[in-house]
Order: sequence, then C-alpha cells, then structure tokens
Amino acid sequence: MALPIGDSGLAKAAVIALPLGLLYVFYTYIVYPLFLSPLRNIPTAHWSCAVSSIWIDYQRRGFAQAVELLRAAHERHGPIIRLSPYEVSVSSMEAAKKVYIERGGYPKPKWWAAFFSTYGVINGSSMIGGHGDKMHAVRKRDHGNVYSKSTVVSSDEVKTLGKELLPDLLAIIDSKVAKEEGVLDMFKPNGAVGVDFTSAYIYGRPSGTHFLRDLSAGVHWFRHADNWFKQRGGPTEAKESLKWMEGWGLRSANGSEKEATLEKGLAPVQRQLSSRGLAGKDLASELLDHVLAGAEGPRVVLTYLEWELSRNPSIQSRLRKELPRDIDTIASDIKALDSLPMLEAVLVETMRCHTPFPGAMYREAPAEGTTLHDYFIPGGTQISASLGIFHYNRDVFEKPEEWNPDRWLTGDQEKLSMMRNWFWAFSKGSRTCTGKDFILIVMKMAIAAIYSQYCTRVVDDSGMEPEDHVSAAPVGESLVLKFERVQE
Ligand code: HEM
Repeated sequence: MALPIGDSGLAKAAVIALPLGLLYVFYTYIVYPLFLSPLRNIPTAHWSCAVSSIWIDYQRRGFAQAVELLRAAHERHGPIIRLSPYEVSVSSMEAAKKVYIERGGYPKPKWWAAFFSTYGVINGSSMIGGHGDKMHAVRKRDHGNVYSKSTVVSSDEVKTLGKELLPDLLAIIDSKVAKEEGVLDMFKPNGAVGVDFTSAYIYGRPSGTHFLRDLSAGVHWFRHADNWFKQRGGPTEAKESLKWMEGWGLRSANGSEKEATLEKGLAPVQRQLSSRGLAGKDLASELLDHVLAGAEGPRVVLTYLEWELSRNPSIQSRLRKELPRDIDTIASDIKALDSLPMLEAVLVETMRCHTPFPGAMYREAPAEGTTLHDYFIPGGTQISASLGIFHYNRDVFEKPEEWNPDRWLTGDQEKLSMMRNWFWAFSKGSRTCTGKDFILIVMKMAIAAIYSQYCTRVVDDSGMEPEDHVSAAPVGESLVLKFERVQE
C-alpha cells in the first residue's frame, strides 16, 4: 500500500527504528543474559530464568514464597541458583555470611523502603524499611538498648506488663474451663498476647491495645493489620486499612505523649526515640512499623508451640516440671525464666520447624559487585536466602521435619553451635530483628504462664498447615484445645 505523501519521513524513521528496537530487545533479553551476563553460568531454577523473571514472578504470585520449590532447586543445583536474569538465591552459610553479616551485610532493595511507607514517609531510614545505608545505621543507634536482652530482662516495665497481662490471658482460659469444658480456640488470644505486650512497650499501657480484655476488638484490629501486611482483599482494601492503622498509630503516639505530661513518663520505646529527636510523622511511622512487625510473629509461633505441646504430652510434662508455679515469679524473675532449658528448647525448635517468616530475605549486591561461590555477581543483582531452607538442612538438623526439642538439649557442643549457626528465624547481621530479645521473653512468659497452670490437648487442629505467604501462619487461623487445670 502506498504511504500518504508527507508521512514518508516518518515511514523512513520507522524503517530504521523498528529493526534497531528489535535488535535492542534481542540483545538485552536474549544475547546479554544468555552469552554475556556474568550470571550466565549459574544454574537456573527453571530453564526460563536465564532470560526472564516470568517463572519466579508466577511462583511468587499473591506473596507466595515458593520455599519448597527453591529448596528442591538448590538440592538439584547446589548453593547458588539463578531465579531471573537479575536475581539469585543462595542456600549456603558461606554465602549467607557474606550477604547478611560481614561488614554489615548488603543493603535491602529500594522497593522495600517504599513498601513500608506509612504516613507518607518513605522509610529510607526506618528500622524495618531502611535501605541499609548510613541513614539506617543512624536510626539503629537512635534505638539505643531499648530492645536489648540486658534491658528487657531487667526492665521494670516488662515485669509490670507481665504482672498485668498474664492474669488477663489466664482469665480467658479460666472462663472457658468454668463454662465450656475448657475448650478454647487459641489463635486470637495468641495474637492478643503479642500485640498487647508490644504496643504497651512502645506506647505505654494506657495507649496500647487491650485485646486480652476484649478479644473482639482484636478481631477488628487484626483485620486491618492483615489487610495491609498480608495484602488481603486487594490493593484498595490494603490502602484503606493502612489509613485506619495510621489513625490508630497516631492516636497511640499522641496518647503516650499525653500520659507523659501527666508525669507518668513516656513508654520505653517512644521515650528512647523522642530523646533522640524523632518527632511527628517520622516518629509515628517508626513506631507503627514496630507494632506491625511484631503483631504477626508471636501469634504464629505461640499457636504452633501450643499445638506441638498438645500433641506431645511427655514433653509438655517435662516442660511443666521446670516452670515456676506462680505467675508473679514468672513475671518478676525474667532472668531465671530466660535460663530454663526446656522452655528455650521448645521455643527455638518451634521457630525452626514452623519458621514464621520462612521466605526470601531480600538484599542487593553492592555497586562494585561481589563474588559468591566463585561467580561474579554484578552490583544491583537481587540476592536472597530463604530462612525455611536453612532450617530444613539435613546435614545440620537430623530429620528436620520432626519437631524435636531434645535436639537443642544435646551435650555435643560442636553440634549445638552448628545448629545455632543455622538458626535464622530472626535473620542475622545488621538487619536482624530489632524486637527479638523482647518478644522471646514475652513468648516465654506466655507459655510459662499457660503450662504452669494447665495441661492441653488437641480438640480440632484442622487447617494447621502453613500458608504459603510472607507469614507461614496456619491456613485455618485456628487451633482448638482443651484445657485442664494442673492437679497440685
Ligand atoms: C516471633 C516474632 C518475630 C519474628 C519471627 C521476627 C522476624 C523478623 C525477621 C526475620 C526480620 C528480618 C528481615 C530481614 O532480614 O529482611 C525482622 C526484622 C525486624 N523486626 Fe522482627 N520478628 C518478630 C517480632 C518482632 C517484634 C515484636 C518487633 C518490634 C517490637 C520486631 C521488629 C522488627 C524490626 C524493626 C525489624 C527490622 C530490622 C532492620 O531491618 O534493621 N519484630 N523480624
């Protein structure tokens, strides 16, 4: 067909541009990744990963983590595999040390900071969202020792929280024992434990949540937290729920300030960050990140731990033997609680076997590039290890699929130190979980309080298989147990 006069210049340009464009696409998406990229010799998880991210994007649809698929791919191909032309996964401790630990580890990808944006603050510096540069390091210093183990075990605030909240938790169980033959679904109370303790430590008890007193208020709160964190119900709901959470977070931070003017003093975390000059949206955003980061883990861990104890009565009674009988002692002598070997073993084994966040912990190769397992990895390449893969390494954990707390009670120090090396439930290095020592104590308090007073067995554990998501919570979000008072 003849081209209209006047369009001939355009046509000529198109005749030149089209093949050039095609050449560019051919070079970028075929020639470079297959024949020139430094990553070209790394084995691929799927043949298409050499030229496209379609396979891994598909496996990760809806925030799935594909840990099983990646584990199988590592078993087939070794400790480093390509997931796309610009992304690799590693499964060895040698690579993990380099990526996460040595010299502060590699930075998080920039999209991470944008995802954790609250109050319109792009969290380039915040603990959870920060990219991993100097800004993040300064923010980390601003936290001081507020979450450190030495602070938490000797904190009067944590002791007071234990004395107030553990009786609330036991009251929920007591009321079921009195009225409904002791049958209770523990998923919601477990969520309430995590968020009541965490929000009180952050904002102060009056401004934190009180879900152990009113579980139905917790249902509403967690619906919004899940809509945002787990992106339930689609992007519109996630946006609305984030707005709702921001409103709640601001009210809590302001409430905490008001308490302080009544000379009751600010709560530990808000006090620490305010003293370093954080204020307004920056402060509200940092604090809300902590609550959201801390809301999910404990309900997953406590639910799986109660499930395992309910299925293993002999371990349950061995645990009970070492627990103080009295709630006041559990809450006030935190150092003693923290040194109980069986309590430590059941908790760590649960977090190994039912890793709450088992998927990829994303990082980026530094600008100058790096070398992993003798392959050069160019700067900007996305690198990750999946925590669930570490925890099921057969060379480290015998029969990894078995929940066996005794593996942590071995006298073989070499074995123990190797297992500790491979225990990554809180990640490691400069980006390790900020709240880990705090929440470990909280979970120990809750388990000690329950099992010093009650025996449990399973009534209904349908739906305990883990969701394939950022959080591996039981798909049924429910665990029905029968509670019986321990006979004196
Ligand atoms: C069982 C409970 C918890 C688990 C399993 C858990 C797990 C994790 C993991 C795996 C990371 C590292 C992510 C990465 O390397 O990319 C992390 C980071 C973080 N967690 Fe936790 N967490 C828990 C509870 C908490 C609590 C209670 C808080 C706050 C009070 C908290 C605050 C944070 C923060 C602020 C970060 C970001 C640290 C940084 O990037 O520098 N977490 N957590």
